[in-house]
Amino acid sequence: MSQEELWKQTKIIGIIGLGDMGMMYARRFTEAGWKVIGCDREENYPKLKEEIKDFQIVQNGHYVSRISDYIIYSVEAEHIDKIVAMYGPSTKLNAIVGGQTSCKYQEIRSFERHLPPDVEIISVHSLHGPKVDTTGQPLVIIQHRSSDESQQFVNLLMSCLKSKLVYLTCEEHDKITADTQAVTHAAFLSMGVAWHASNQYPWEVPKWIGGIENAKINISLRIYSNKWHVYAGLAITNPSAHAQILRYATSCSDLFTLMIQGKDKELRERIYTAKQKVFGHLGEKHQLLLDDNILQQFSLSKEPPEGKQPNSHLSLLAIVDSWSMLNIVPYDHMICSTPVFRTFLGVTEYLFCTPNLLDEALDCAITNTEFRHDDLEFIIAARNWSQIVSNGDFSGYKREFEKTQEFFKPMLPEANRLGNEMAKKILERAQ
Ligand SMILES: NC(=O)C1=CN([C@@H]2O[C@H](COP(=O)(O)OP(=O)(O)OC[C@H]3O[C@@H](n4cnc5c(N)ncnc54)[C@H](OP(=O)(O)O)[C@@H]3O)[C@@H](O)[C@H]2O)C=CC1
Ligand SMILES: O=C(O)C(=O)Cc1ccc(O)cc1
Repeated sequence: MSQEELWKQTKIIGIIGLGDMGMMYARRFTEAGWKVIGCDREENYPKLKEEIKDFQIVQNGHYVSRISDYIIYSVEAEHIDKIVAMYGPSTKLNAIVGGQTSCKYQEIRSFERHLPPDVEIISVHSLHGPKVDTTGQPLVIIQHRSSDESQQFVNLLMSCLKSKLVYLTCEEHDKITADTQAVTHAAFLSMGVAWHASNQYPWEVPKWIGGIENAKINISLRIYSNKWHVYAGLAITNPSAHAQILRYATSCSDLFTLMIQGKDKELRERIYTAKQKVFGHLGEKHQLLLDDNILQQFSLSKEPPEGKQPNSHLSLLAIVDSWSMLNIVPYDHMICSTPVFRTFLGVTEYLFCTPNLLDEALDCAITNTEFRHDDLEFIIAARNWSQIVSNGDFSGYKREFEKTQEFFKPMLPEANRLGNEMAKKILERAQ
């Protein structure tokens, strides 16, 4: 019997938290022939027991912990400490424990604090949502406290997802994902709030028609179609994210100030310096992640595009400015890229590296006042998200997120569908 078959017969995989991600893992492991046992909150037990027939459901995390050889906590980041404190002491002797929360600082601290010393720690993080095809997507593995044999076991278990395994420390993971996730979400969340604040559905307004606008709209709505706690948790619990989101908000207001002061020369110098730092290393043969064809295909607008209008693209100028200020080269972060991040980098690269586009945006930023109101709302939103995150304000995050989510509700399913198709195309390019 092979090692794999032996492990499949003798090891039990436990999942605590059968929400979107936990359920996806439980199903995939079961389909691959592993024995899985799972639970959600105790009040959900009768319903889950009734619904789930392909793997075992138990009342709570104590029952999962005491018989499982590898336990994955797939719960809200905000509550991880409380939940590990509750079930951690019940962990089977010499078992391995990991988590799926999007920031590892808090999660690993909770494991260290509440797990018995014999228990090993190997954590995971799938860098995509629950409805995305796992094939080829990055899956971070953090071997924090374990033997190499346990690591081999986790590798084998995870191999059924066909993701791209990336091995990082907890600190490396959080530093990179602060950029690829937290700042990226702050930008798209701010776009949504700005459209809401000026009461416009962007796909209905001629000035938002055009390729780059399609990508911005689809991604922003895709984020608003998810659960608020996913984004709140990964930004608020990650200390690196606070400084990076603040830098982004500051870049937005610095650049806008140069625009309204008419400081053309300073604005161009600052942006071209940032361009050199972020994109300067790309050779002639570099193929852009996005092109006109991809960008035009994915529109929520029912009207055919009638030529694009120039836009200051403040949200994209500001991300390159903040990457430059923080000495971040985003291509180095591709190892931890999510579909949303790849799209953000894709549209930014398109703006900065397509001949003439950047100059058109800068001309518009200085001379055209049509976008000033939108840009102002965008800056207010970016600052507000930064403040909410720095204050660790989960309830403020929920309130702001759900207000804008409600505004976009009718269009979320269609935007999600288009966003998924677009993400698939971009992943093919990135690979
Ligand atoms: N969704 C995504 O795109 C991704 C999410 N993640 C991370 O994975 C984790 C799970 O996310 P996701 O599945 O989307 O979120 P969900 O809200 O869908 O799932 C979390 C589940 O945990 C349950 N839960 C809460 N407390 C307990 C408890 N004491 N015992 C057992 N179960 C409990 C929740 O129940 P209830 O709802 O009743 O509170 C819920 O069903 C989060 O930390 C998230 O940040 C990582 C990658 C991608
Ligand atoms: O692609 C994104 O950024 C998403 O929105 C999905 C997501 C959310 C949380 C994660 O920890 C990983 C992926």
